[in-house]
Amino acid sequence: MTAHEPTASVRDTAEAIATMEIRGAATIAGAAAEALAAQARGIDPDSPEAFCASLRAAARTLHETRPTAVSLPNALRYVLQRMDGRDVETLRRNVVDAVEEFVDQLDRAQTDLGRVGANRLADGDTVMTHCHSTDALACIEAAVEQGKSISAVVKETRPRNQGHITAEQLRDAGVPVTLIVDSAARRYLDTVDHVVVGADSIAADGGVINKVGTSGLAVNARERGVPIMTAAQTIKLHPETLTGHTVEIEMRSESEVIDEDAREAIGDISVENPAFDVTPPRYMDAIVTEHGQFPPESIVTLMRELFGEGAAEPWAEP
Ligand SMILES: O=C(COP(=O)(O)O)[C@H](O)[C@H](O)COP(=O)(O)O
Repeated sequence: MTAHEPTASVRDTAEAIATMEIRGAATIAGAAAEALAAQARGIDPDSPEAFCASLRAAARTLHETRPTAVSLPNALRYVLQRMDGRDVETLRRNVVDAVEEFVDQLDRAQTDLGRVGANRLADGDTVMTHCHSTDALACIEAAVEQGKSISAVVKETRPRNQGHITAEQLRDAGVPVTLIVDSAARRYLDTVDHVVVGADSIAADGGVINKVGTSGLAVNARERGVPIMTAAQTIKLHPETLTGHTVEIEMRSESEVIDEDAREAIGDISVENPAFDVTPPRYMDAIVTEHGQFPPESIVTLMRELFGEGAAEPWAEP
C-alpha cells in the first residue's frame, strides 16, 4: 500500500455502502466519517502533505459508492475542512476530533428534530411510513416518549423491503404496526393521520429526494388531505443545488427487481430500477430539521445560512 491508497477500513466501508449493508443517509454519513478517522489513525506518512493526500484519496473512494445521499459528501467535507495542522500528529488529531464532533452532532441533530416532528403528532395518531429513515423514526419514537399512543402503517418498500426494518424498530418501540404492500398505500391513507418520510437530499427549491415511491405517496396524501412531513437533519441539504446543479438519482441493478429465472422466462424486455425520486415542494407540508420545521419553499434560507453560496468538492484543497 502506498501512502495515498485507502486503508482496508476505508475500502470495507466503501464496499458496505455500495452493497447497502450500510444504508440510509444518516448512517452512511456517520460510517463515512468514521472511515476517515480510521484512515487518519492507520497511516504513517512521511509528510503533512502525504497525510492530506491520503485523506483526500480516502474521501474520493467513499464518495464513489452511491450518488444520491448528500449527507455523504457533506460528512466528508465537514471532516476535511477541519484537516488543519503543520505536522502529521496535529493533522491526525484534528481529523479524529472532527469525526467525533461530527458523529456527536449527527446524534444530537436527530434527537432535536425528533422532538420537533413529535410535536406534529397527536395522541392516538396513526402514521404511514415509507422505506426506513432513522430521522423519521426519531419523530415517531419521540412522540411515544412524550406519552402519545401512536400506531403505524408501514409500506414494505420494494424492491429491497426496507419497510421490514422500520416495522421491526417500531414494534420494538411499542408501536402497533400494520405492514402493507406499496400499492395498497392509497387505500390505507384513509386510515392514517400523518405520513412521515426521510430524505437523502433536499434541493434549494425545497424538492425532497427520497426513496422511490415517496413522490407518488405525497401526491396521494395531498389528494386524501393527509399531512406529510419530511424528517431531515441539515446534512441532507444539498449545497450544490444552490448553484443550479441537480441531484443524481441512483440507478440500481435489475437483479433487485427480477430474479434470473423470471428474467429468462420473460425474455427481451428492459428493466429499470431507480432508487430515489423527487417530491416537488408543493406536495410536502413541512421539512422538520434540528433547527425547527420549515415550509419546503423556505428551506433555501437555511441552506444559505449553513452553506453560504454553495460548496466545493469535499477533497478540494483550501
Ligand atoms: O431513502 C432512504 C434510504 O434509502 P436506501 O435504503 O436506498 O439507503 C431513507 O429514507 C433516507 O436515506 C433517510 O434515512 P435516514 O433518516 O436514516 O438518514
